[in-house]
Amino acid sequence: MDTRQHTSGIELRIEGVGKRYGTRQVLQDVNLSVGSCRFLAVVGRSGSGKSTLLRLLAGLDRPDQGRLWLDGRAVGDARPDTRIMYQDARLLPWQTVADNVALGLKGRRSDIRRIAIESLEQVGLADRADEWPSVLSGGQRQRVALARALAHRPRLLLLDEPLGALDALTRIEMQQLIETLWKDHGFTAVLVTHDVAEAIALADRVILIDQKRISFDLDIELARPRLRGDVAYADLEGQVLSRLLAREVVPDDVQVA
Ligand SMILES: Nc1ncnc2c1ncn2[C@@H]1O[C@H](COP(=O)(O)OP(=O)(O)OP(=O)(O)O)[C@@H](O)[C@H]1O
Repeated sequence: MDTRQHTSGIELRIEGVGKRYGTRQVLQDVNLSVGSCRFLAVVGRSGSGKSTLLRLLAGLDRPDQGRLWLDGRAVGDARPDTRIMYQDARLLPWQTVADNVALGLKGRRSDIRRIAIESLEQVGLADRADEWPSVLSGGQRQRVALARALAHRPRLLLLDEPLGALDALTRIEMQQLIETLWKDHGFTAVLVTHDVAEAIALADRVILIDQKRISFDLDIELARPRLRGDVAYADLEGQVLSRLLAREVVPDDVQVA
């Protein structure tokens, strides 16, 4: 199996989705369609429900209202072609880097090892395959987490603030790596981020979640690779930021109406 082979991304559809935790309504009447191989970024204030939306897409949580479909199939249990990546790499410290990447893969040992090494090559860490996660830097651990996702040839990659803990330079390098892998592999990507510049750098569409709903939806039609100093880039960043900052935070923002 060639891990670099171009797969086709999953198509997402969300209709009338609502989610509450206890008496707290977090999402309400969320509607969204995302085409195959698109890159969607989700921004919003802290606590606005971005991770909740990602968990619903991953099948890790159920909506209280509405439905979600992946390629026309209702989201059920977690699917092998959907991978999720978090702010912390969540590597098993007692397994080597290669064994962490190979986790959950089935088949002959030699094939699994080959897939793990190929995936590590794609993130530039094949030479660290037999080391322990503890000797890697934070950025390198996130690369291993990416390799672990790639090893499963995902058709949908859900990224929950995966670069949030990295320094500014490593963060930009990781953004470039994610963009390259997205182009090479052809998966659909959904990125939750606090960083509007990051959303504009990577996504071809940015949505803003506010007051339980999608309050702003912007197509990003900039050529790639994108130049951060560019006037068009700054203009799009300004549009999203002004929407994000437009409203005062109300303490009981997310209580049930
Ligand atoms: N398992 C849970 N039980 C109870 N409340 C929850 C649970 N998960 C999330 N919430 C609440 O739902 C709201 C939205 O949380 P969520 O993590 O989706 O927000 P977010 O936009 O991703 O926030 P942040 O940007 O700070 O990570 C918050 O008020 C949070 O406290």
